[in-house]
Amino acid sequence: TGHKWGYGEEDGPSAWHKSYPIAQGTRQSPINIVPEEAVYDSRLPAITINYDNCTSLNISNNGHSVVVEFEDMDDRSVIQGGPLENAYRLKQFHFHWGGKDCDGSEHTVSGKTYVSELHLVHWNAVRYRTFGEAAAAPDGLAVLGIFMEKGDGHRDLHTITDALYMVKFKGSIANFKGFNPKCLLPSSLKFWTYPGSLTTPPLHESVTWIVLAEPIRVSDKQMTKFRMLLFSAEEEEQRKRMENNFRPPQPLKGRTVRASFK
Ligand SMILES: Clc1ccc(Cc2nnn[n-]2)cc1
Ligand SMILES: [Zn+2]
Repeated sequence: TGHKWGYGEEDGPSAWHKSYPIAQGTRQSPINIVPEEAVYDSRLPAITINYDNCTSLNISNNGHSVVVEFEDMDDRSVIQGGPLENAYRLKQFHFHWGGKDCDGSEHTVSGKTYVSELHLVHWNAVRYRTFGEAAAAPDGLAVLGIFMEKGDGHRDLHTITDALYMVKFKGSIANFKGFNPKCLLPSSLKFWTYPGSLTTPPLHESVTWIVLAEPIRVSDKQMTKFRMLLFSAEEEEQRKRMENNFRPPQPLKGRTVRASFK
């Protein structure tokens, strides 16, 4: 059972290295993406996302984010192509956001932050038997990052923000079947890709990041609902709003960011 960590003064990103020394590793995430410095790679195939018979199971508050989990016993929902050599199976998606609109995303683009960032976490079920095994392997995970910017409400995000009241407290979980995250994708699948890590402890350097260049829009009202979630459990007397659950950009340490577009 991992050491307690969070996003506060004492237990936040600047303290994580004490329990998780890999925090100062050579392929940590997130990063600041500088489009002009990204290397356009014309040989990068397009990303293919097959979420058709997608099977969401539940929505839960794990004390760090709100997570929608999927049944991943077969290759029903997979991502492949782009930098990936195998098909990677969708395990869960979750979000990172700010307390105000001035920040919230984990990756930044030339220093620009977005109000939130959606992460769809996939694992290499071709090479590894379990998610846990994959999460500790250098080519074990692929996370699709989608920026969320302020705008008019996103129709399908509605389904999620309308369910958030069910998982207000840390440790709460609710039925959330039949949600297909295909509806959350932007129209363009242009992407940047680079070798990185989980952005929370255990910070394993096991993630091939695929960050989409086109953001989706989220409304003020929808962001307000994310910010009504709590880091704290129902029985805790100190109620802490769940916000600013993002890690700031980490050093590139010589890595190359590739772009699928000019
Ligand atoms: Cl299983 C797991 C562990 C950590 C995170 C946090 C994260 N890592 N990269 N993006 N988010 C998500 C899923
Ligand atoms: Zn994440």
